[in-house]
Amino acid sequence: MSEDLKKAAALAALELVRPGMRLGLGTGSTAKHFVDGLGAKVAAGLKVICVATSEATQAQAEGLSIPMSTLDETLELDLTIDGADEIDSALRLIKGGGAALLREKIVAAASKRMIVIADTGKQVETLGRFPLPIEVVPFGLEATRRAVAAAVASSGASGELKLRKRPDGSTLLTDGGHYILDAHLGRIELPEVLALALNQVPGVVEHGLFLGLATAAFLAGADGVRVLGDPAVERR
Ligand SMILES: O=C[C@H](O)[C@H](O)[C@H](O)COP(=O)(O)O
Repeated sequence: MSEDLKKAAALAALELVRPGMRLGLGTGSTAKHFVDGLGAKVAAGLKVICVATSEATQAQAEGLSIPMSTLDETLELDLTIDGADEIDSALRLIKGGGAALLREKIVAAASKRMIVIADTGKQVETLGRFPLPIEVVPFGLEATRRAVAAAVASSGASGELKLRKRPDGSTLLTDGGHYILDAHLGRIELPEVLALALNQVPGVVEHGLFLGLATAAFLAGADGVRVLGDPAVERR
């Protein structure tokens, strides 16, 4: 996705921000544009309080002097803006391409609204072309991998589980000190069934299926920004 499209989606979402809001700040190259835009508004006098979904976003926001909080101090957020790796027409997502899925899901769940920003290329008919990130604790990795494979199979899906590596070949560690297994499934016909099965596996900390969390999406394409869902609607 071109940086222009990422920025267009981010700037459309920025229009939703109001003074006094408690905001969740997503992670990734699209969310980065939102944080940049928010930083400019804060510098111009906008008052908000924010919670970051990763150490990278925390550092970016602090660098822009955006007032930051934590979910321990600010238990509920008005609005979270975040990117996604895939989105379907029911606003179901795959996230975690940048390894931030755990904090992203906690922050999204604490938010009244979660709005996705992405380009139209992230929209799919069936989730699963993007490998599904599954965050696991390092202890017992191979036993957990086998249990994850069984959970995947029980949902009717199949595919390779690859331990995510850094470019230097070392095993990637998330902000929480966990590993990521990327499940190359191709198609996830029953995301709810798969999510439930993965949630039952000891050693799985979280997975990248975000179901019932996103309330709307701004999808940028060559012909402008299309809105999926109602950005004004709250999840609860
Ligand atoms: O872990 C990372 C996040 O879920 C990102 O929001 C997602 O990978 C999309 O990132 P990007 O905007 O860079 O495509």
